[in-house]
Amino acid sequence: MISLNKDNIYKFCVFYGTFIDTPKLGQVRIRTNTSIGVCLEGAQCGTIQFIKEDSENPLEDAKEFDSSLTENDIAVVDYYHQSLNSTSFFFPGYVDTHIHASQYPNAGIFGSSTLLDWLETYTFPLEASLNDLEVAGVVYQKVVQRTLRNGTTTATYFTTIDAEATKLMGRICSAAGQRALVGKVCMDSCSPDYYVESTQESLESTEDVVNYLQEELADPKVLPILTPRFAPSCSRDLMKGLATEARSKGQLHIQTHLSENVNEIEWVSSLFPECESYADVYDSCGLLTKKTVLAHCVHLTPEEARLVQRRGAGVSHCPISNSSITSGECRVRWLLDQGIDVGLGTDVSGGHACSMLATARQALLVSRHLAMKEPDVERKEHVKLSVEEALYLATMGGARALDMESSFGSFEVGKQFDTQLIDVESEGSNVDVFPWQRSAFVSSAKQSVSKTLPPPSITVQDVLAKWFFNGDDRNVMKVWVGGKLAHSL
Ligand SMILES: Nc1nc2[nH]cnc2c(=O)[nH]1
Ligand SMILES: [Zn+2]
Repeated sequence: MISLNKDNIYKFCVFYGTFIDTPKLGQVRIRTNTSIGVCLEGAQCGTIQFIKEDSENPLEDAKEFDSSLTENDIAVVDYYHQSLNSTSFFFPGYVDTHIHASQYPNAGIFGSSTLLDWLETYTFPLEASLNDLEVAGVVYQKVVQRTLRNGTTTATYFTTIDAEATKLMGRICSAAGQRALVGKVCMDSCSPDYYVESTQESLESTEDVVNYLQEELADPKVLPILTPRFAPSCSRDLMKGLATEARSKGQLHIQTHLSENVNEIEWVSSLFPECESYADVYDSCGLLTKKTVLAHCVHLTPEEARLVQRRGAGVSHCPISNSSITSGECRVRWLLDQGIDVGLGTDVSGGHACSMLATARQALLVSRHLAMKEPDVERKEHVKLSVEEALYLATMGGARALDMESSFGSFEVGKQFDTQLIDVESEGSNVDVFPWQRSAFVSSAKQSVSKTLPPPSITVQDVLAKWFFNGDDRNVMKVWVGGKLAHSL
């Protein structure tokens, strides 16, 4: 599939095959026999330079794009000829907008708890134990590998309150080649004695981690994100201090939880009686910005939704978590209709799966549950998310929620090549595609000569839907982040 020169060093790579992406909500774009050229050196390293549809010769496309390139400079990754006979395609890498790397050992362990007792019983003891760097290293390595093999090219991580373990997480993401926002958790209030910091410790260790990631690790793929855990864990001084830190560094990303569970919301209103709402607690501290991503937002009031929209903050919808710890059903269509950017989060280990495909499936199903409860017949249809929309949320929606849509989320010139190669019929695949169904996927040229096959009876969108509902990591053949291979089956 890959043509190699003798030293295996290239200036440029051309990827050739079928490219599918969801650049807009509800739109699926399918580009067959297409070549995408990616620069592999210098300031443009990892960036898509050209996209040529109806390409016949990807090598020639690259030479035409830059006549100074010789054949030895150019790698060709050719899945066009394979895709003629199978259902393989390039798809943008997933953007997981909310995952607690430190909680991965608890994935699946939540019993019948709900948020507040779940935190006390399962979560805080585990997170506290990751101040042992050896333990943290084992857990963080595993979660990065697991998310990569599930096709996640960008992940927005919570770690723990421990600064050194958080730096280690930054190094692990960098070495694995995953794009990541890495956040040291901040908590100075209402927390167990064994897992709490003073306001000053929290601010200082946050600054220490930010400086380390920006100046020492200095990997443009691994960024800091300021992480006040949620309002009950944070004093006003801490939240205000973090907002100041974010602004002083040219507006860093910020992540937190908002309006996940009804008992949590009541608790917040008793802790901050001077605020109009839970969202107002964050806003009054300066934490709601275009670079803020708010996990859950299940029970937002209309006023809170308007505030989130006005500030341009993004929402991370975490449907597996919301169902597992019975937090509620996030009204995603309602948020989208108001112009709020929504992405998806696995929220491990409130959510039990590292898989964004599984998370997208659950987002679709939760929307159907909301539809079943919707009395207005027209709105009933409207609140349902389609396969294409759920895939959008898992890719472009996440990029937009992070205010990073100019860098990734779809295939466009100027964006990073953050990509999965999906083979619906990989060895051991859980998706059974029958021969007449496969014929829907091959190019029209190939179809016209395949006289022995019955006429295609399903569309490419149908094949996508089969993969969406039945696929898993066995279909993720390869993952590239910024044009660099980060996972291969
Ligand atoms: N789902 C979830 N919600 C939270 N709210 C505060 N901390 C957490 C957490 O770790 N997970
Ligand atoms: Zn969370």
